[in-house]
Amino acid sequence: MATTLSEAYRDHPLHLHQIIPLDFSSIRTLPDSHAWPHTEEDDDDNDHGAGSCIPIIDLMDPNAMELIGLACEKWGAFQLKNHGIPLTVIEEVEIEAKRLFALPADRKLKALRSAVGATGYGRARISPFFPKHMWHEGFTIVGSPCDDAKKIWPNDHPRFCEKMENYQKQMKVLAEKLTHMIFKILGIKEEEKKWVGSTKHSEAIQLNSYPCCPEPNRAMGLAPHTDTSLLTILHQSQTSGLQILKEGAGWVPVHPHPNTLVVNTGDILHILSNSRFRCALHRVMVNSARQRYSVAYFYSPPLDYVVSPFVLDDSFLPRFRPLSVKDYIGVKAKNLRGALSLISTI
Ligand SMILES: C=C1C[C@]23C[C@H]1CC[C@H]2[C@@]12CCC[C@@](C)(C(=O)O1)[C@H]2[C@@H]3C(=O)O
Ligand SMILES: O=C(O)CCC(=O)C(=O)O
Ligand SMILES: [Fe+2]
Repeated sequence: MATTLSEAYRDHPLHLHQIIPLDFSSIRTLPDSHAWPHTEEDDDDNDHGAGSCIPIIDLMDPNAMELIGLACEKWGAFQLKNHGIPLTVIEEVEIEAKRLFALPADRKLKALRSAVGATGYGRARISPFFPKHMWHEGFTIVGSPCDDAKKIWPNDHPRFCEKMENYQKQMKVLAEKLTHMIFKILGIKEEEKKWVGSTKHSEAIQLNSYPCCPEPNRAMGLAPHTDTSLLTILHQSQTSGLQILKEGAGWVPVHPHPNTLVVNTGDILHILSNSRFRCALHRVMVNSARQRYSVAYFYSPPLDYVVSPFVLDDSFLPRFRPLSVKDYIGVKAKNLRGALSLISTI
């Protein structure tokens, strides 16, 4: 069997209490376990003016490549329209995600992620790094979603599997297209990108649900993090909540636009680009009126690929030491926010 991300996470087990989400359907007040302290940066009002919005890029624009390069340098993220993914494919995945999260807690717990597992239902993997719990539940897919779906719907799983597999296939094509463009911007040589477009990449899908919250201002949907991926393609339902931290501007909202996907660069691209491209720190806030859903597709090189800044000329000074994707996942599993500085050479 091919090595998948599941193998990389096997060596970093979690405790069950770090995996089981709250049964949000029975909660009317915010428990202390889910009440987060207020920080000063939360007071900044950043929901103003076009100057502090992440760029929207049309993939059909003749200048798309250049615009993507600028967005990755400045923000580590952009919104993408005319991305070529049929609307129905995205809508169907959102319907399936809603169908899954609407189930009673005991049904969802049938597919609970195991202590050593990467796939299934549970809290965000980054949970143990934070003192409070998030107002969130997730479902992670690595490889086929069918084994976990069967546990939840013994007879009725094929629909879920089919929609997720189709989405994964379509996202892979888009991720490859974006990776080719990005590597071109970075001036990467052909032999260094042989894995792109093969079956040797790593990928995962994360379905996220943020239930309505009785006290949204004291809760946290998804705590601040960067993605471990090369790049992440995100579909968000028509409910705001996602924010990106921008130096000097604080937390900037990424409001949903119809037919638009959010693309953000992850740690691996940050390393490969020798810090030229940012990896955007992002988080999700919740609200009391509407449940929020999102679907993230994570695209990365194969687990044994050695991540090392691309050498561009003789005077090049790499800012990170080389290590495999698998080893980087290991470093990050132990030190969430410190992983990049731990492999820094400066
Ligand atoms: C392939 C991946 C990428 C993972 C881990 C594994 C499966 C689930 C992904 C997420 C999804 C939610 C945020 C995050 C930070 C988390 O807690 O789980 C992500 C993490 C990462 O980007 O590191
Ligand atoms: O729900 C969102 O908008 C973001 C989800 C996210 O950051 C993730 O799954 O890594
Ligand atoms: Fe993320």
